[in-house]
Amino acid sequence: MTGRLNPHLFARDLRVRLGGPKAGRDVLHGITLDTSPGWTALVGPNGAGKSTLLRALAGLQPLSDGRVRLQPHGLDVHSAPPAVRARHLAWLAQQGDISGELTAQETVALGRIARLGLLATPCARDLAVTENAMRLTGCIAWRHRRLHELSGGERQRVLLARVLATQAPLLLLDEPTTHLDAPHQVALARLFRLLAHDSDTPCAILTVLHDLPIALQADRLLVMEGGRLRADGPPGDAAVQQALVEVFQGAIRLERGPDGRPRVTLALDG
Ligand SMILES: Nc1ncnc2c1ncn2[C@@H]1O[C@H](COP(=O)(O)OP(=O)(O)OP(=O)(O)O)[C@@H](O)[C@H]1O
Repeated sequence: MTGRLNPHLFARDLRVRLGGPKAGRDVLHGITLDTSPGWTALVGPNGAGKSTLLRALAGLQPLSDGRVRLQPHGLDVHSAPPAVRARHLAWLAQQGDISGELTAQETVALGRIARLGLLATPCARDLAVTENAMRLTGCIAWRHRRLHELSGGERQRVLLARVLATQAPLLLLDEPTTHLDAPHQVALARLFRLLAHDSDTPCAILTVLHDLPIALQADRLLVMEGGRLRADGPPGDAAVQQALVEVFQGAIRLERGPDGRPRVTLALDG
């Protein structure tokens, strides 16, 4: 597909309160954020609100206040019909949300259906897109196996392929490296760079990540803590690095790698 518009999300003053009217607590405290082309990693400690923010950006988390608009159309993602939303953005859930009875290939094909609608008849091009998504995430070999027969990492790669099969220009991925071994984490970081920069139709990718070595490969880091954005900028930015060390309470150390990018280690001897 050529000439694809590159949509951005413009989120303004997002507030989310969870847990009911009496025992409720504020989880997002007024976040304002624009997505950008390239690969952005959203990081922060457990409970910071990363998944809630990602769901809010995807239009899947009801807001107490604020608004998320998809530009250049100005579409409000919370009121957009799911099929319209699916043409613009795809979301990978932190917990897989697919029946284990489907085969890997059927699961990936669901990504096409999300884009085309239930009544569409898949054509040769849809099959080619499905095949390519499985190739990119390395899951061709088990295409005919059911999800419940796969390991956690294999299943994760199938779910990622389903997201790629949508060909949405904006990918919102919640912990895509979960269950992946080191070679597949590295492969995924390369794939994100490829999709964001070196493809004919680049995607904007926003990933929630706990893997800081992978997150530091992104173009932009969003550091969250306590339902607020603490820092936003490239990984080499001094304010971003200071926020990282602070929100992870000194449990990490950052140093400059030979390529000039920051490198992270756990402060195990501290
Ligand atoms: N249904 C709920 N009711 C009340 N509080 C909730 C509910 N769901 C989540 N929370 C709280 O909202 C906060 C943010 O949760 P969220 O899952 O967005 O954090 P996170 O940064 O993605 O965490 P993690 O890194 O552990 O996945 C947490 O403190 C969590 O306990």
